[in-house]
Amino acid sequence: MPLTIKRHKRMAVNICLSVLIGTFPIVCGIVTLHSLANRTLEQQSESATKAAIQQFNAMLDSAEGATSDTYRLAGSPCEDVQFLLREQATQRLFVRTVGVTLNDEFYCSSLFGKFFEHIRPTDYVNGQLLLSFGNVVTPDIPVLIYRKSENEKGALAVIDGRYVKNVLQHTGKGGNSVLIVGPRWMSSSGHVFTAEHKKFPIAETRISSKKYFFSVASGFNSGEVLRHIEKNYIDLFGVFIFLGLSAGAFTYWTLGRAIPPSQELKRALSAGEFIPYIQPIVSAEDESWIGAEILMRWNHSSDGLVSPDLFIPYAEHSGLIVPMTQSIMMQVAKQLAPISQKLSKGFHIGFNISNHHCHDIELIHDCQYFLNAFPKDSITLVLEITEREIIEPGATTYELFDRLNNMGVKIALDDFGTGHSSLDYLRKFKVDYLKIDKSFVSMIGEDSLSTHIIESILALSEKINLSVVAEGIETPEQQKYLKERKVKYLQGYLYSRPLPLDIFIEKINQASINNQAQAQLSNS
Ligand SMILES: Nc1nc2c(ncn2[C@@H]2O[C@H](COP(=O)(O)O[C@H]3[C@@H](O)[C@H](n4cnc5c(=O)[nH]c(N)nc54)O[C@@H]3COP(=O)(O)O)[C@@H](O)[C@H]2O)c(=O)[nH]1
Repeated sequence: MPLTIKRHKRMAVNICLSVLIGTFPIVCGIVTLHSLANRTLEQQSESATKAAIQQFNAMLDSAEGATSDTYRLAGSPCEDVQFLLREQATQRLFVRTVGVTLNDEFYCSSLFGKFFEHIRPTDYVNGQLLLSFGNVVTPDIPVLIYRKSENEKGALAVIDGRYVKNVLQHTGKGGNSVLIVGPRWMSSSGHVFTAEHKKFPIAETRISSKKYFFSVASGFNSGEVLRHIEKNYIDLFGVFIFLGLSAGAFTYWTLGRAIPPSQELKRALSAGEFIPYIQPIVSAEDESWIGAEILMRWNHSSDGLVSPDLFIPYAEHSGLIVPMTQSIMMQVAKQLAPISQKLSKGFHIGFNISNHHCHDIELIHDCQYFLNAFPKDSITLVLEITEREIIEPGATTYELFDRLNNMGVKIALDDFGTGHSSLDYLRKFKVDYLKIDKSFVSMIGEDSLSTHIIESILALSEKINLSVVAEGIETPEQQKYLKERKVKYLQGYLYSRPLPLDIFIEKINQASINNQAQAQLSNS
């Protein structure tokens, strides 16, 4: 339904909504893939840590075995135990050197035989494990030393750091793992550091061995989540993009589809968007407000105030004009009844009634409801029938107009002279007023044909004793012309534009206050 010029605004709203809805699956996709990638990396990091712990435990089991078998030999001369130490170093997996200590003096090694080095048990975590930067044999290659002692006797088993490095490299699964022994830690590059190991930024898992005094930490560097998504879920991401684009396009298409006019009118009716405006009709004598015409407006939720020319034809076509008019009549009754005593006696309130309504006996009840809302005889209800739609009168129509007449409801023939059926109407129904169409009034002084038509309407109305209302008066010249020809009732922008009901009521209240003040002044 072509409503107003606010199409650009609506299109912008449609685009924004479509983009918003289209973005939703993409954002959901990113969040889902992000948490999926995080979860996978966490699992990888956990399994890498567990695998490393298992392997380090196995290495230290081997070292533990070597020291258990040899520490009792401590105190015996080196020549006597050297062979046994070598046997252990050769047979035990991962163990490179085995040695014995007495009173913390390392005096015999499988590699050198007689040897001398002082041992500080406090260097060992819990007196058991030391991650060393290197030793005499390989000063550049870190070693992991296991120590076993009982009283003054002790044994040491040295594990080559290259085994440790290997484990860290192979269990890492694309991430990083480190071995932490007390205050030192070894990276997968095989270097030993003394500073505290910083947490991995992504998916860090840190587990301590239940058998020995070390822990392993694994995790990933920053950016790994995105790299993981790019590597593993790029197809899935494509699916989310596709869903987003489809949702956006579908939304745009759905919003852009024209809603059937009747559906839109029904929605507006139940939302109470049809509201009455009111245009005063003045007496030619003193220009006082002796009546008013009710004009419907659509207070559209997004388009603002819509002119009736844009929706009345659809409303008439769909038959919805009847409930719409009923709604307007109820609103006017509700708002004007409380101030009826401030209106001039018998104030005329005119409603435009369409063809549909003239075939519906319901109109009687609508008018009765309206009249009942006001004190008896305080107002005059006028139904304006337009020539735009031709009324084909049937039995119901005649009965309807008879009953309306008996109820005191007046009939005005609107847009008189513009259609072909005006005279026909005059013959068939009891008409009370003729309304000269504004198209003739606007031509006063400019077009001789229009003024001839006005003269003819006035002559006719005089003959058949009908009151005339001239509408569309905009200039003092038009007013003067009509007053000179004894037109009794005048309507047009010259007096007032159609007003919202509350403004009209405000003006009536103000006029009533002014009148009272005037009366008091003249009494005093
Ligand atoms: N069936 C129904 N029809 C209705 C209802 N409410 C309005 N209408 C019809 O819609 C047409 C347009 O109405 P609107 O835009 O409200 O225009 C009215 C006046 O605003 C306008 N007018 C009044 N004075 C002047 C003026 O000095 N100059 C000027 N250019 N226009 C003026 O005229 C319209 C009143 O026309 P009419 O009803 O013929 O007296 C219009 O055809 C309405 O009838 C409704 O509730 N039901």
